[in-house]
Amino acid sequence: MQLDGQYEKSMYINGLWCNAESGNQEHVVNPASLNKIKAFSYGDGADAKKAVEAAKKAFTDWANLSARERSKYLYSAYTLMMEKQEELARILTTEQGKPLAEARGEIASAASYLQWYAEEGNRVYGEIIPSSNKGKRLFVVPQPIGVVAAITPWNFPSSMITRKLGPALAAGCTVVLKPAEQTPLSAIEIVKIFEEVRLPKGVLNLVTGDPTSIGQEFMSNPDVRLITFTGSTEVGKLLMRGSADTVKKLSLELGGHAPILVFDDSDLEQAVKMTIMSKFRNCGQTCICANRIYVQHSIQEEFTAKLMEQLESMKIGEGLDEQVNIGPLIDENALLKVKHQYEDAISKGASTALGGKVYKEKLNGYFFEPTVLTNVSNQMKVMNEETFGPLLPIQTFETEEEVIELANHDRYGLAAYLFTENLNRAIRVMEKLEYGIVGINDVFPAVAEAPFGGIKQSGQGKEGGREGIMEYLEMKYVSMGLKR
Ligand SMILES: NC(=O)c1ccc[n+]([C@@H]2O[C@H](COP(=O)([O-])OP(=O)(O)OC[C@H]3O[C@@H](n4cnc5c(N)ncnc54)[C@H](O)[C@@H]3O)[C@@H](O)[C@H]2O)c1
Ligand SMILES: O=C[C@H](O)CS(=O)(=O)O
Repeated sequence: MQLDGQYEKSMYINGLWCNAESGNQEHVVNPASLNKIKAFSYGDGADAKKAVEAAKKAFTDWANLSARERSKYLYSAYTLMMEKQEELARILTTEQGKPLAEARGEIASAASYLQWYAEEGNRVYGEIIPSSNKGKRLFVVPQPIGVVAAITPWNFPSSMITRKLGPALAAGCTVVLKPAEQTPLSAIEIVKIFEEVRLPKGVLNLVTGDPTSIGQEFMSNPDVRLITFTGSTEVGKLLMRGSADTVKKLSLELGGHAPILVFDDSDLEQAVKMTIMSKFRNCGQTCICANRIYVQHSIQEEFTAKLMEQLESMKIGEGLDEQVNIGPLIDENALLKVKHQYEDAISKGASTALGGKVYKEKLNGYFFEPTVLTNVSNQMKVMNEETFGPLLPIQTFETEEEVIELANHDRYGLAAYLFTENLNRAIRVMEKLEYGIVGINDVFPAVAEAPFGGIKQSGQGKEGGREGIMEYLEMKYVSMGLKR
């Protein structure tokens, strides 16, 4: 698909679209066809510094608006985003690869964060504290933290942005956004929407380009008070280390390795259907998708047979084809990582129940067949390292205690899922799973009204819900002495 519109001036600083100071450009590549789509400005730390200055200059006036006044911009942006849903979905699929139906869903999800925080910003309450000293009055005043640097990934190039912009702008913060270099077009379209609803200049700024250089500016610039990051655990750790000198607040949504636990008292049809939806959504490139499937021994054969039957009908291809269920991986590195994890598992004794090959029939993009592995063991990389691709290892277990131990990961703690129709088991197992998010007979937990986030090396902080706006606020404590 050839896209209309110009994206070369892809940076938006102080209300103006501009090129990189260096004049450098890169191209967005369609991962399904390997065609170059659009050129965009490839900026660096110098551009990021200008953007932070603009955000700082705009902060006082934006913070001094009432929450009600700020919410009007968010609500208008939500409305416009939904009006443009089809156009935005096609741009998203063209640069990221996911099937169009998933892209439409992502745009609706992205808009919902603007809608929800347009409302939630009006419910940021302070607190009166009953003083132990009758000569004092104690209270807490929530205030926006200041300039926020937001860094977002390519796998959800629209919703990962608004999951930050919604609460940040509602709270009264100003933002400098750096999207993933693989998917800048969706970010540009979101900023164009805020320009169209006449967000005051400097409140939202966009820098596209070299992540290391831009990141270095974010970490070292004392005017950046918070870095909100969604991406790999490795980069999250780098940002933590680099932010120490300016003691920045950090909100980190990092990697995951979700287990699915299927008990013999589950609704098997539902468990099979949701396992497929979780694993193969976005070609397995989601932070909360199933990475490991544990099936109780007595139902393993029936589960696997039903799974294979349903997988046979999945169609691989370019996401703009409405019949396609599985698109490409984002780039060659992602494809090679999946291939390597598959080969490692086979070398350590796994069996291939389905797939296992780079998909090259008539397609020259980054495609890998939906693949199911059985006879897997804990020594395999696929059972320990985030896959981020269409590779599904199935392992059996006998007892509840055994599978809880298997499910809890020594590093990751983002999402875990269990399928059972037994209420007591559901609560018992949920309480013992060391994850920030647990799905019981559900694998789609991400909604604007709920706090999404991981523990351990899957991150810190929440996005969505009441907790999601707290990330962008400082709670000022006031102790007031009264004269007699
Ligand atoms: N927890 C969540 O909500 C969530 C959501 C989506 C993706 N993720 C995770 O993100 C990863 C996949 O996304 P990805 O490949 O884009 O991750 P990534 O960490 O490679 O990149 C994420 C963002 O960080 C930027 N970046 C890379 N190096 C940087 C540096 N040195 N300084 C500053 N910024 C830098 C990238 O340009 C991109 O914008 C997976 O691990 C996935 O689990 C987590
Ligand atoms: O990839 C991570 C996203 O958070 C997945 S979801 O959009 O939250 O389901």
